[in-house]
Amino acid sequence: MSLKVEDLRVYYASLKGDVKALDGVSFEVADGEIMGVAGESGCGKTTLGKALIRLDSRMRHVGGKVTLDGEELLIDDDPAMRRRRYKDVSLIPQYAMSAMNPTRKIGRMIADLVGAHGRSYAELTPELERRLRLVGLDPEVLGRYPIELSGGMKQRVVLVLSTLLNPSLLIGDEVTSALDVTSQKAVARALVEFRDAGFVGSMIIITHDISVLFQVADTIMVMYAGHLAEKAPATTIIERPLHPYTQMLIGALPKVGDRYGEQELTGIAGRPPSLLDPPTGCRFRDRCPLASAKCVEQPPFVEVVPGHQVACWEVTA
Ligand SMILES: Nc1ncnc2c1ncn2[C@@H]1O[C@H](COP(=O)(O)OP(=O)(O)OP(=O)(O)O)[C@@H](O)[C@H]1O
Repeated sequence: MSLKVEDLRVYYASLKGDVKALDGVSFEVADGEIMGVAGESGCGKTTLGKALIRLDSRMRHVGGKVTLDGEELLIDDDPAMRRRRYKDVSLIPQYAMSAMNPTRKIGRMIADLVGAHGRSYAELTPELERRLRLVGLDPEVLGRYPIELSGGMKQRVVLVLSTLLNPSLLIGDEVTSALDVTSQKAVARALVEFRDAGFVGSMIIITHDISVLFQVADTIMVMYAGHLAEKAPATTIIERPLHPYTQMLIGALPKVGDRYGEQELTGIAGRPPSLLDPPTGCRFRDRCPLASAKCVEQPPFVEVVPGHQVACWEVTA
């Protein structure tokens, strides 16, 4: 078992009160599993990714436990996390490639990073160059400035540097979002190759773009308003989702093979509830075509068949 998250609650302090961004989230990611996380904007995807590596000053760990490779990740203990970040758990944050220091050559930047984790750049260089070649980059990029590389090249550099110490878990937040389709495919392929090569144990790939997950994910976990709605193998989520929200989310995607104009994309009517004062029970009930009186109680996230979990009374009752 690689990652186990039990009843995780992470809130943001705001002037209006606590924003309950993760409100009792439990799931597991197996060794070697690439899990995609999907859901509408604001459902807590980024908060989940960040909470597993670095709580920012506005985030509060209100409850729950995270275990990586059998050892607890003390997510609210910064010195303890410093020992595990990058080596055991590594994050490619949103906008990572735009955040690269423009005045530092790529090689220098990687040297600073590995040096800060007590490792020798010189010793790691042969492996670094090998991995750059694997993702289709000439090691001469190490002597270039970020501005000299395309977005797709930068994102592949970010992937190589964030996995150089072979972390157990890599979290990628919108790693392909700002790229054109060809670069997206190259990055998606590199993610799978790095897992297959054993450079990374397991991965959590966060995106609002489910089509990316078709290419990389073994499993998909769907979030809704700080809760989990469903987790299952990627093909099951795409072909036979059980949760009404997942069904609507998948139904809102263009179908492969359909020509533009042949189908009407409807989207999902309504908006998710405020996380400042979320309703009790199922948080999707106001938008759900199947909602019944029972939904005022929160449905448990239960396994309906092995490897397929869902939180919906209509499915599990
Ligand atoms: N610093 C903050 N202070 C207060 N609330 C925040 C803060 N950051 C995020 N939130 C709130 O927490 C909730 C979850 O946000 P989060 O960014 O995790 O969602 P997301 O699913 O990643 O969205 P997106 O796809 O837009 O990145 C949202 O309601 C958001 O408004």
